[in-house]
Amino acid sequence: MSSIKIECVLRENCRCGESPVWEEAANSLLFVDIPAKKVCRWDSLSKSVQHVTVDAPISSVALRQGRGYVATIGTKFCALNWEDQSAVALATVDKDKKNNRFNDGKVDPAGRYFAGTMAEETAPAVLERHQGSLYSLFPDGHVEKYFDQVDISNGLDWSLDHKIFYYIDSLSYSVDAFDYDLQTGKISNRRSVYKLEKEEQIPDGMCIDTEGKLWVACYNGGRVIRLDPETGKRLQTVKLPVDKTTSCCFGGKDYSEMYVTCARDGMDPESLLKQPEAGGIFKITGLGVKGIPPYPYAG
Ligand SMILES: O=C(O)[C@H](O)[C@@H](O)[C@H](O)[C@H](O)CO
Ligand SMILES: [Zn+2]
Repeated sequence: MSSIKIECVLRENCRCGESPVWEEAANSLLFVDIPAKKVCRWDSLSKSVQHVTVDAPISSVALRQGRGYVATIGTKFCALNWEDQSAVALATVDKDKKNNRFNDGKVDPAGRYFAGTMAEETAPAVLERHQGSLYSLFPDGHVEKYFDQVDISNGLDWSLDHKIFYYIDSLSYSVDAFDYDLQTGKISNRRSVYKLEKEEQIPDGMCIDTEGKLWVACYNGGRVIRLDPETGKRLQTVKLPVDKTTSCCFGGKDYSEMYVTCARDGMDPESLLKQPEAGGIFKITGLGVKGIPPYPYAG
């Protein structure tokens, strides 16, 4: 057994940290603080952090082939230029839903940027239901819509053979799978591969490891869990010293470290005293399993 170590590497006090993405070329971790309208880049070597502030909630960030980044800001897919701190809209969704915003997003193995929407929350997990949809931005700049009726569009990733798309609508308390056609970007045959147990609370962000197992951050559950999507069994639970764990990704040397984001919003003063690292960035080492590099948006 490897020995697991959990460390808060950055006390960022994020209101809602999300969308951790490892940028290998810069030895850095990208992540967002959604309500703070902020995207951050933490340099793992110098331990310094840079921020870019945008004009609406920023819910995910991803690498872009060639230059810069892409991000979901408000209801827009945007190109993000770090140097001049500009965000340029590439496409807008949910134009008829003024209270909606994007939530989690990730790029597929063919370079399409997938992201879903949700109604804005009045408190964590309190919102008008069934308002969200799942979309993707293709490399040619057009947007496709997959389905609607989503509560809180969250974790997403693809199987190692690219034939399955995994997806979480948080308030379904389920991790779902679809057949995936990488050529066309089409999904079909939705089914559940894991139902969360009560103490695991709300499934949020997700990533896959090199063994094809899924890691899911459990909001209010203070943990990440490792699931076998083939058997539907939970293989491992790793608890963190904060309750509102929101998302996870692999990074660091050979993608052998796991980075976990979390939130402060919705915590009372007493819990904040008990969990002073809430809103920080956590690094987990010694898991004995690795992840895969993130795919860049190909447009
Ligand atoms: O980060 C997200 O995915 C949402 O934007 C958050 O608000 C919380 O995670 C959600 O409330 C818990 O389900
Ligand atoms: Zn999330």
